[in-house]
Amino acid sequence: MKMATYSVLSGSVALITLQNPPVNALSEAVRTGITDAVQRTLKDPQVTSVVICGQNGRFCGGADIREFAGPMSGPPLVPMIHALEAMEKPVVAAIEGLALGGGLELALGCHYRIAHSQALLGLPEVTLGLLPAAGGSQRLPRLIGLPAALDLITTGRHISASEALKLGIVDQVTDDNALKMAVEFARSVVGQPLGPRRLSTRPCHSPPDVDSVLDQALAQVWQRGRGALAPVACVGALRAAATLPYAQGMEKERELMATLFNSGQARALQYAFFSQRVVGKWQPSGARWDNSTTRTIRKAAVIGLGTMGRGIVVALALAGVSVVAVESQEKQLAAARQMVPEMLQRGAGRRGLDTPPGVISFSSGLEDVSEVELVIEAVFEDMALKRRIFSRLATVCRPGTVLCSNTSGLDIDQLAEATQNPALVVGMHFFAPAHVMKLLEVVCGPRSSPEAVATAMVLGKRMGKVSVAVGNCPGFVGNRMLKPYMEQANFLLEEGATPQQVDEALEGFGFPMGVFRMSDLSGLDVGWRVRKEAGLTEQGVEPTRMRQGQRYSPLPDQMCEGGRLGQKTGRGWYRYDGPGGRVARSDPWVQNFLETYRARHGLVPRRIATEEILERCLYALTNEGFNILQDGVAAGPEDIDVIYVFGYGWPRHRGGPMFHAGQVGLARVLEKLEHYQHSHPDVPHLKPSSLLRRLVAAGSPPVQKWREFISKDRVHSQL
Ligand SMILES: CC/C=C\C/C=C/C(=O)SCCNC(=O)CCNC(=O)[C@H](O)C(C)(C)COP(=O)(O)OP(=O)(O)OC[C@H]1O[C@@H](n2cnc3c(N)ncnc32)[C@H](O)[C@@H]1OP(=O)(O)O
Repeated sequence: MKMATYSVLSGSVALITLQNPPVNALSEAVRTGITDAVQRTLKDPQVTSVVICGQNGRFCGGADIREFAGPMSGPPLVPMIHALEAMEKPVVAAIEGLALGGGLELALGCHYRIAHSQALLGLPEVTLGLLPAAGGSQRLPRLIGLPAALDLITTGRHISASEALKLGIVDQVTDDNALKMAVEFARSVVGQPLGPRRLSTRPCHSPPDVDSVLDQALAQVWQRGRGALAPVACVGALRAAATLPYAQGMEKERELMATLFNSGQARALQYAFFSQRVVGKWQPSGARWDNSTTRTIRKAAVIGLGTMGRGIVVALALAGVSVVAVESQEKQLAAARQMVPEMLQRGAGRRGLDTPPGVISFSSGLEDVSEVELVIEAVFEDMALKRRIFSRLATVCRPGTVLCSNTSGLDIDQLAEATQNPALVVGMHFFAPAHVMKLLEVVCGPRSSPEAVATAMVLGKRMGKVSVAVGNCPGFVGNRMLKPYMEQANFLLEEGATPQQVDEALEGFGFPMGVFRMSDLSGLDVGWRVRKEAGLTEQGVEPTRMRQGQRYSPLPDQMCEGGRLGQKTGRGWYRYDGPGGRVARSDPWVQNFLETYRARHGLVPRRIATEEILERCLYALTNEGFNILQDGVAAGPEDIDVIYVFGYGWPRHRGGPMFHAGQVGLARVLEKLEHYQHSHPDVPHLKPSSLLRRLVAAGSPPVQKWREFISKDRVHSQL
């Protein structure tokens, strides 16, 4: 039952308990319960103080985000919190577990706050495209000062109880029972003046250079936010707190919230929040998050200690897994021996740990992995080499060892064939740097067992990753969609665009880096190797700009042939100060190279508008997403969107490519794809996906309904 209960302890302390599992969100019923309880408290002369707590050791996770999708009903938060603050009996918040968003705002309306040492506090509204609009943007700076409030509100970060104590957000922290302590505390403060405890009546202590502090904060959120509106509005609300009386500040808070609340960005960010939870409930090919048995992994091995392998070793060790790190090349092994402990120490430091929890041993031979429970192979993208390793592992490892490959796109089933027990083989596709990036694609081969999939998913979560289960196909989800996106970018160069122009369009959309800057960073040879393996770089068989009857751009291959591999060689689509340089400058050589190329192929350059760059790159990518959904390689649009937000820099405030298509309008995306396909009939990726056509024909249902549509569609097509 969702509500807030009222009881009286020992005749004098009123206890209001929020009850809305799992996080006691402030739903309509809970707000109604609190409002009623406040009235009862006011009326009961025996009650001399009040304690507010949450059921099951969790104070409150904030406003009920699910209610944001519908019309607002029930008692609003602002007057409810005001009524608590205005009470003439001391009100104490007993903060156990978490006090986030509206939950912390509720606590700030209380006169005192007692927290358990393990509690997390924060105002994460900005991450949902909102601001703390239940008075939080006005009360917090009055409590802890403007600079600290700017930090907490514009980042939305969660802080520990001890940090909250240092900042002055909570009055006491305990390792014992916070509720019991809050009740004792409430009794002890009866009769003390409450005026100074009402944050709304306090002045906001701002630094003397308040304008420059606010302007600096604004510049920072612009730079960090890549077009996100909420952080800017948060600074606006804090400017109001610092410069206006409380009542006017509240009015500004309300106005800013109204603008944000109905923005596409808030909808996108709330969709992103729920998408992350949806993908946590994966259920591909018989495996299910809630009923698959998993193996607890205590000891694992990583084979291959290049950049990816080293990152994976560190991620495992930080998750408390002991690792055997194997590398056959002496030089690479020596480099890993030196680099891994340093990376580990830094990672442990970031997590506030003195020593990393997992133990690492290095080896040059596969025989040392015989005792591990799981292996992650992270060698070169070379199928023959990987198959040799898998076949060897199958004989070296004890029966039942889960065998994973960190391939970014090769066929998991072919690897599984090289072992005696294909059911134990899954893909674990990490993103570079593997100990930092949050995304993990867990690739389920047609023969992977539910247990092996579940083990990889749970291990990913333990490593702090957002694990997304995907099907087995070339490139899986992320890289399969990246191909048409990059292809369009290359075609645009052929037609007259410059790398800077394409990158600026994509960065203006919100990507941290455009496609060419990104390519320079990761190395042009990565894709070159894949194209070579696929036989695409061979010349002479077909016209230079055609492969297998389809348009092909050899531009990136020619760059690689000329030794321009990106940042590592100091030259790529841009030039850098030297090998390893990071500052990209436009390079006249590239301009000249493109002009010569166009002249050689009789291509007349034209001015290409930003709109066309974005539409061709983004809709080609999204179109492939529809094909992926149709093929069942991703379970739903949420999976694709989570992959793009966490692994490919898609701006979170735009939800993800599939959500974005829904916001643009599926009919418009279809129309644009048809238009571009008409002008480029030899580009297969511009041919609209038949799923997109069917969705449009069905009236373009909202993205949340696509899963259901696809499964009905699938049943229908099987009849
Ligand atoms: C006029 C005034 C208006 C507004 C002011 C106030 C605005 C707000 O308060 S906005 C909300 C601010 N709060 C948050 O952003 C917290 C969001 N939640 C989380 O970060 C996490 O869920 C958690 C840290 C609270 C708990 O994490 P964890 O233990 O890992 O659990 P899950 O994330 O899997 O969540 C479990 C379950 O709860 C649902 N849920 C969580 N928070 C909310 C919420 N605030 N409202 C509604 N539902 C929430 C979450 O979706 C999961 O549901 P399912 O099990 O169905 O997937």
